[in-house]
Amino acid sequence: MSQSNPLPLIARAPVIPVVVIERLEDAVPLARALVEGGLPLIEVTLRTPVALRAMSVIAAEVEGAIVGAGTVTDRSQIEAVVEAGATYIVTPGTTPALAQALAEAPVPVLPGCATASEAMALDALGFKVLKFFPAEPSGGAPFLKGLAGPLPALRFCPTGGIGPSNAPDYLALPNVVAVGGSWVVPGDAIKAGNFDKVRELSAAAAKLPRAAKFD
Ligand SMILES: O=C(O)C(=O)C[C@H](O)[C@H](O)COP(=O)(O)O
Repeated sequence: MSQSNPLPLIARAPVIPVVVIERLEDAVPLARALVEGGLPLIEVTLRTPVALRAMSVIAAEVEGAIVGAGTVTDRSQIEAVVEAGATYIVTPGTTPALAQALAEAPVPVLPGCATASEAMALDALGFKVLKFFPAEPSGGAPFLKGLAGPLPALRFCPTGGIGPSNAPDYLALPNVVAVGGSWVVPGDAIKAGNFDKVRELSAAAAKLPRAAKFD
C-alpha cells in the first residue's frame, strides 16, 4: 500500500471548486477563469457524460490547472480518471472495497467520510486527509472541531452546503485544510457563458484565510 500525500496539492488554494460540466466546450474557459481567479485545484465531478473528456482538455490546454476527479464511487473509475489526466481523486463516501483500491491509487486521494467511525476506518488504512461530506447536514464546523480532540492526526476538506458565509468558520479550524464547493461555479453563469462571474467569485474565495499549517 502506498499513498501519495495530498497536502502539497491542497496547500495551493483554500477552496476546491466542485465543477459539474454539462457541455464540453465550457471546460476550458471555465478552468481558465478558475485558475485566473486563483483557484487552480479543479474537481471535475463524474456526474456528466463529458466529465472524462472535460478533464482531458483541461489538463491539456489550461496552464496552471490542477485537475482532480470527483464523485469517484467505484474502483473501476480510478484508472479511467487518471488516464484522463486527473492528478487527484475525491470520493463522496468510501466503501471498504473502494478504500482498498484508493490505497493503491497512483495519485493523491481525498476519501469521503461523514462520521467518526468512517474517519477512523480511513485513518487505520493510512488516509490522513479526508473529505467530510455532506458537511453541513453532517454536523458542519462544530463536528470537525469536535473530532480534533480524539482524532488529532486527521485533516479534512469539508464539502456540501458551504458558501461564502460559512466557509470562514470551517477554514478557521486548524484541522480543515481547504473547503470544497460549487458556489464559485454557479450553473446559471456557466450556462450563460459568464466566466467573468466565475473569475470574480474565485478571486474572492482564493483570498479566504485559513488556519491550517502545511509545513
Ligand atoms: O459529486 C460529488 O462527489 C460531490 O462530492 C458532491 C459535491 O461535493 C457537492 O455537490 C458540492 O456541494 P455544494 O457546494 O453544496 O454544491
